[in-house]
Amino acid sequence: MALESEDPRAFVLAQLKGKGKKRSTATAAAPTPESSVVKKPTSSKLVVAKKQKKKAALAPTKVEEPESAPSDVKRLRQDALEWKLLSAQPEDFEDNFEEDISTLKEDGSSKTTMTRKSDTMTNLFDNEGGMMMLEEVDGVDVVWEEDGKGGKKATLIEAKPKKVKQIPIKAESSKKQKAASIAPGDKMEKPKSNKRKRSDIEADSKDAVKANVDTKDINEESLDDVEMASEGKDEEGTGEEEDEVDDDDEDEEEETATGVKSLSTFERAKNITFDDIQRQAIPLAVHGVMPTAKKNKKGETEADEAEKRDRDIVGVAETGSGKTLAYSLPILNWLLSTDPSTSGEQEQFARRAKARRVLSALVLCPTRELALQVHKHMEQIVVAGEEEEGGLVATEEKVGEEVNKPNVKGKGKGKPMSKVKGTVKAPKQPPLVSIASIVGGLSVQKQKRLLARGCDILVATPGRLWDLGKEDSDLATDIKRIKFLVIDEADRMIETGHFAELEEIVALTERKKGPTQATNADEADPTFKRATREVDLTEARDDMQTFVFSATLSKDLQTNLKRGNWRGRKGKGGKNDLLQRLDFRDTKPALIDISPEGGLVATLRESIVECLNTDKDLYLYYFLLRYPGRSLVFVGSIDGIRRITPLFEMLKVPVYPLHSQLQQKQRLKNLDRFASSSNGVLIATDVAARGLDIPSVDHVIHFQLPRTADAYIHRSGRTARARQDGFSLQMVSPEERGMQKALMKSLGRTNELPELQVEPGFLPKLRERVRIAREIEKAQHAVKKAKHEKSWLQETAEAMDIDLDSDLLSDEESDDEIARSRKKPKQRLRDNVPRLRDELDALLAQPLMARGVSAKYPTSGSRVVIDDLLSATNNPQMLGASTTKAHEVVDARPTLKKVRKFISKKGKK
Ligand SMILES: Nc1ncnc2c1ncn2[C@@H]1O[C@H](COP(=O)(O)OP(=O)(O)OP(=O)(O)O)[C@@H](O)[C@H]1O
Repeated sequence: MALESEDPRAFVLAQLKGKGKKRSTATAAAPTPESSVVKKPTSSKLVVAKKQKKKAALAPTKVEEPESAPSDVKRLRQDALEWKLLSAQPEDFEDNFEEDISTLKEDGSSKTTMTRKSDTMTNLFDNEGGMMMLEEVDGVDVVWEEDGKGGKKATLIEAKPKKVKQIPIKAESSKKQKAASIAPGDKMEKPKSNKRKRSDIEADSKDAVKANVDTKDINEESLDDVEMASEGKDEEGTGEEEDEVDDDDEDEEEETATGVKSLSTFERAKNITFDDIQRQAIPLAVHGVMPTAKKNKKGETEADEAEKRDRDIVGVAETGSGKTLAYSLPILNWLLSTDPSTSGEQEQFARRAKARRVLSALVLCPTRELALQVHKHMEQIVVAGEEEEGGLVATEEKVGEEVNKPNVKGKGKGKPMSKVKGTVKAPKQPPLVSIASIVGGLSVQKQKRLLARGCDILVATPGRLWDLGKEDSDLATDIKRIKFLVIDEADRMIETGHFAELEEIVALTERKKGPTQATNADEADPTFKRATREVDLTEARDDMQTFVFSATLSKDLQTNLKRGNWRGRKGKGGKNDLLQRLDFRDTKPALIDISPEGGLVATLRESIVECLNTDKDLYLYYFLLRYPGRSLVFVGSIDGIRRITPLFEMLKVPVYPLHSQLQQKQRLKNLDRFASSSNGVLIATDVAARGLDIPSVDHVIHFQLPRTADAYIHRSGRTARARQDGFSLQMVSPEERGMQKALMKSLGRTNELPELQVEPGFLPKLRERVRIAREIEKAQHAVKKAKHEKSWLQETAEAMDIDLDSDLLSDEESDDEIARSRKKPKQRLRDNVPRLRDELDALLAQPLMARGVSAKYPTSGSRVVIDDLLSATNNPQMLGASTTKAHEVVDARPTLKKVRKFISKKGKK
């Protein structure tokens, strides 16, 4: 039986389409021709296909049921009929089925039979213009049998209650994880060497089918439970919520929907096979069971019932391995499957529409961009249905069909109401899950409004959150009652500049030791007193779950983890000891440490270029031209970025700066531009080092080396994500050589990195371009600086109420000899700019050629390039350079060690 639960993508689907904990994940559609070849009867779940768009058009057919029919059977029949109605036009149905639904048998064994003429239901779906939505019918299995005439017979039978069992995960694609059983709370065994060979990884991905089996094996019970209880079809909302990210128009506050909108975009776009961290963390977080827990003879997991609780997790896994999903799915699962106050969908909507949402999860991130990204990522997971295809919700369209009448003046006939100007828009449905982000640098007022409205999940940076929390007792009370606390990039969060606020926020989630008491609030201020009392009297939840995730753990964290220094345990907490500050509800939180040795991802290739500090611009320029792609350049200082950005702009390289002194909106805009330009270059400080998930970053370049090994791991982790190839280049000046060696040592590396091959033929021309660009940049910088100084002088003079000498303010040549001598060089520089620009433009127009290549005679010369040109395997900007990618070049190069071995062998001969 081909359960959909075998397919990880279906798992994600199931999260969002399932109907709560009672449901099974087995939602196989009717068998395809291939699957129907099977001789033995096969069974699957009945899947009801629904298309919201067409729903209104198809008049429901009433079925007369015998009085005696059990109510369940009636429902089955109704469901089956609905299946017919919604998956096909009536004529399609007649064409494809010989019999309609047969008479019920009283004994209830075989209730409903249909015989298909056509082999596959997919035809029906196709006639409808694409797949719509599959909804599993509870309590029904479909048994498919050969009918002897080359057709198929489907029998709907009442499903037996599913026996819940746990099957341990196979160690197939998680070689790191030993098959040995690990009890909940135990530390996962760290792989001896996690530097997996590329062939292993490729084999893994080729074994996608096998891997799917693993997913089934994760833990059926857990996965069933992870199913999301989205009452999908009708519940998806287009409710809106403020989104701070995309805000080109400063005055206009654009509101974007955060609800379930287009689910399949996410899971279809990402061809998901759960990564190790997800395989391990999700079942633990949702059901408290390690996927590797021991099995008994009956195949059931021998987990201690008492230990089965939703676990607190400390998860350490390599960059780009999907930690966000690992903590997001359990949260979303909980939110979508838990609605204690209501039962029916409509009620749930009504409640959500009116009442202020109560915060359930708080995710703390160290940088603003990361927080906004996590927000977006979570939204994508929740997203359900494709509006364009009339998918799951298409609320507006549905509304349009219902009210598709001309308006009073007869205008807009035939158009959906929502699209007709001047008509009343249908009320928007609230989102199924409401996610908000609170980060610094964006409008405080807007964020206050968001908070007043309430949300289910709040993703925030600690600084701004604490600023707001200090004065907003509702927010503080909300934080006290959260069900989930997530600390992303945990080790960064405890570094200077973050910890104070983090500590305050985390303190709110602590359970009280003694009886709850109001503090001695300021008697003179009753409002303050009331608010403080409310916060004080609110008890933190006993069942709160804490998830701490990172790709690296600081030394302090590692030491405390080793010692088991959780809160309440023996051991001294360091100054920034996060583990001691967190009030884990678990006596022993589950530690999943699957970070590779040395911290770097196996699909990352590294290289080094040694050059003078003054030549770094040149080599960077060479690299960017030689290896086109999306490159992220890490620079040690903001001043450095301010110098490099205009320089490369002049060289016509699409560069975008990113650092903390840029306005937040500009930061986001630049990130966006970078992400959407396939040859874009982001010049950034370490503000971009952590967590940022920009699709297909081909290269990470360390223009200046980072100070710590962890920073190197995180920076380099912006490429080679989700098992993609990636390349990291260290630019090392002679002064940095010692630092580089120390860095490699702390990463546990003994081999020298392969040197980046530079084709010398290109360098002279590039050097000249860079020289002129630098001159222009210098001149412009001097002028800018002078302007800045002048305005500073002016402002200071105004503040001090002093009149400045007009010479000091004038741009013109002054008669004053001293002033003139001071201004002249700048003036000269400025005057030179147009000439230099012309010169640079002329150089930029000249082709770049490798040594021995003739642009005039591509078929001759010492290097013939005509074949490369014809087969388009030539670098478009450099004649004579191939289109080989940087990581491929490194792969092909022998390591220094091999070269030495080869030389010594030759020498012996
Ligand atoms: N199972 C999966 N299969 C394929 N892609 C996945 C899977 N899980 C997550 N992804 C994608 O992989 C990318 C990296 O995920 P994510 O940002 O969560 O990594 P991370 O582990 O948090 O990395 P970092 O340590 O750098 O923050 C994302 O684009 C995400 O959508």
